[in-house]
Amino acid sequence: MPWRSRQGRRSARRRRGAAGDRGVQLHPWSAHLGSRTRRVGPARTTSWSVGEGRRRTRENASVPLLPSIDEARAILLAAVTPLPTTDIAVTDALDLVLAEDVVAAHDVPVFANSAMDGFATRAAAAGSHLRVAGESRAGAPYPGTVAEGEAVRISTGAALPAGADGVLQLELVDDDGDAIVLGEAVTPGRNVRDAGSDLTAGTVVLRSGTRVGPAELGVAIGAGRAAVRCAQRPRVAIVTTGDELVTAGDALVPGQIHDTNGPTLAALAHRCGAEVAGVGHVGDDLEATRGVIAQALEAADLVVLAGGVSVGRHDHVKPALSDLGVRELLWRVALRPGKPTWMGERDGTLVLGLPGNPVSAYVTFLLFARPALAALQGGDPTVPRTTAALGTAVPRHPDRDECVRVRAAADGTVHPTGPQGSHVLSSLVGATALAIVPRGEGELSAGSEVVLEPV
Ligand SMILES: Nc1nc2c(c(=O)[nH]1)N[C@H]1C(S)=C(S)[C@@H](COP(=O)(O)OP(=O)(O)OC[C@H]3O[C@@H](n4cnc5c(N)ncnc54)[C@H](O)[C@@H]3O)O[C@H]1N2
Ligand code: MOO
Repeated sequence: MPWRSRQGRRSARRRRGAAGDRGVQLHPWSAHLGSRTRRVGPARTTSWSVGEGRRRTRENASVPLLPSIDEARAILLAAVTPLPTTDIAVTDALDLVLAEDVVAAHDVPVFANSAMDGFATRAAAAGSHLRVAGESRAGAPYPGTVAEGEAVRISTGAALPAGADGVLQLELVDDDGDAIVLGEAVTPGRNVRDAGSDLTAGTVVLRSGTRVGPAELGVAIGAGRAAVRCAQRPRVAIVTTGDELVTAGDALVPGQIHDTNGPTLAALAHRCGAEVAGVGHVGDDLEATRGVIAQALEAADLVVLAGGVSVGRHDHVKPALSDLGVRELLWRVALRPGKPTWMGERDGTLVLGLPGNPVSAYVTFLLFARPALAALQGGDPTVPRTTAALGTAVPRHPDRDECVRVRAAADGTVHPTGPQGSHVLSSLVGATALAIVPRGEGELSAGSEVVLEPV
């Protein structure tokens, strides 16, 4: 496996202290089970309340209440140790989170300049005849002072010459080369971009905690920066599991499918500002699974495993993690798709065992890996959620909150994109959000307000 070790980064993290040093409690989900376990009555089909929802069982068994999406997320986030910060070239900082305020070193624009190609003059009435005294070009300012009765040819972005009050654009000027006639009045400030009208020297232009997007990158450079202090880029190792998986483009023999989770999860990790340390695959074999996870743990700050976390005979991920000393934070969430999600931690490295169904893996990455990656970078893990009215009635799951792939219509209502099976990846295409449909009986009627998780 071509994964580089992140030994240096790990020791840097250890110097800063592990989760325990920050007084953070790791929460093995099993610790919650005592108080959250209900004994189900003797009848073969029994319904009982779980928070707002209901759960049915045909078993006379003790059934644990599973954590909700938000509870599971909180348990994971409590285990996050933010990565060390470092100075990074602004041009390499895309999608990283600032660990300092960026203060403008100077005004932007640095000098008053023209918003138009035209002529710079002192304030003058329409019809004024002016002598063209010279030119101010972008990068080559006019060296003199504009006197009464004079104009200076000027380019967009060129410095407003001393003595000039404003600019009249070419289209409004009668120009014979050496002299001009103004078609309209030049009033003070006309077509002038003042110094400091974008950024003012000495003011904070980007706050610590801001994610660097293309605009922030440009603003930091404009403010005079070549480097900014950010948390290190988190490294994510992705491992897909399953004998049935083959690489994109390979011919399929009966029983095989293409590995869509590996590349899809890698793309999601990139979008979260992570460096993908590697995308690996392992068959349904305990020893091999242990081996590849051991390498992934050395290479990454977050290990994302996909598949093999359910209860089948060939699901080796949980035993392998246990053998490797990865501490379980929780297994299973009251969520559809994504119920068998597993979370753990070892020496500050987070591990997510995502269910193998492609939509389950995608949805649980968004719900859990995305905020964890933000928190690793010292950023706000809160994903801005909005609400919308359902445009169509949606069936509810009795005991799991469901993330329904929806598309927003022009009137703002949201509609399921198509079939919602956890294998139907095509229903994510064109989805504008995940609508969180709370568990319950029957269906959630059209017009009901739902919370939207961005995709
Ligand atoms: N008896 C039970 N069976 C299952 C339960 C359960 O509670 N009891 N839960 C179901 C749910 S819900 C889910 S979700 C899946 C999760 O199972 P695993 O995480 O163990 O995933 P696999 O069995 O390995 O795969 C499930 C499904 O996804 C396909 N897959 C796996 N990896 C990939 C990949 N990289 N690219 C594309 N497709 C992939 C795989 O072929 C299976 O079809 O368990 C249910 N079963
Ligand atoms: O939870 Mo599974 O992800 O419903 O298909």
